[in-house]
Amino acid sequence: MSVDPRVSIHPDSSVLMAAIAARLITKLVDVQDKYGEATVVLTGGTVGIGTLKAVADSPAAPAVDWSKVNFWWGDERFVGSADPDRNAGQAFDALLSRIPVDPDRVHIPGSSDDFETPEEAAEDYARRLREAAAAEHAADMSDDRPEEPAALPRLDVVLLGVGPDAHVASLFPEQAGIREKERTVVGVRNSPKPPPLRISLTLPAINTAAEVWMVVAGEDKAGAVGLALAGATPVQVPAAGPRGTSRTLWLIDENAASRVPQQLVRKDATGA
Ligand SMILES: O=C(O)[C@H](O)[C@@H](O)[C@H](O)[C@H](O)COP(=O)(O)O
Repeated sequence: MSVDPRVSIHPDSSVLMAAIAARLITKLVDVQDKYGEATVVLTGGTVGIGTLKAVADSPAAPAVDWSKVNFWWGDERFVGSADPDRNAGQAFDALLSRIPVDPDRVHIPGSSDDFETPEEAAEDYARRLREAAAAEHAADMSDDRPEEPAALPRLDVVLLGVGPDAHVASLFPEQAGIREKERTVVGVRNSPKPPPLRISLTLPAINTAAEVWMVVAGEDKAGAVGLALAGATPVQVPAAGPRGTSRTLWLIDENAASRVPQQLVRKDATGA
């Protein structure tokens, strides 16, 4: 299946976040129809968190069986669990505290309350991903079940914000995280954006997802978005790296779109 990125441009960030929320609700309902459950990987940032708030505010939110959604995070700040910098805390405030989630399906990366180092928290997160994959494998009764379980469960949608420096998750330009080829999760020690200690999924992990949605608003992202879509190399421009196995969608606002190569811009309103 084609994994060429598709770009859908929205007039401003509030329309963008409402549109991503609508897509996400529809996607989760569709995936639940097919598999009985759905798995989403969340992102922090204004667009990521604003989208979650838009999901909670949507009259269509109850169409999703939230008790059968598995939540993971693409990255997390390695600070105390109650620190306002935590992506998970922000996601709870915006959405997870407002819907009937199953706590056993909410997989928050470890904090500095529980681990000495981001590397230990990263290892723990990788172990939990492996366990989820093993449980999924054991429950798979299909004829095409692979012999061995994978390192990651099926990821239906990965949401990723993009920084002005083109970072995604906590994979920053030229740093070790974006160069990682083997591990699914890494500890990050020198994030140029505070806080410096973080945990992040790697590109090989992100790129197992069926769908990757890059969610971006603001003029300060236009350069990063343009370079990523023009085919820059991920080590320099991490946002160029993520690819879903069936779809890569760039859901962006007009301010972030000024340097998008014209041939990639869809002319219809939805980009669906
Ligand atoms: O961990 C972080 O530092 C942020 O979560 C970051 O990765 C964010 O997702 C992007 O910078 C996009 O942020 P905006 O959506 O606010 O532009």
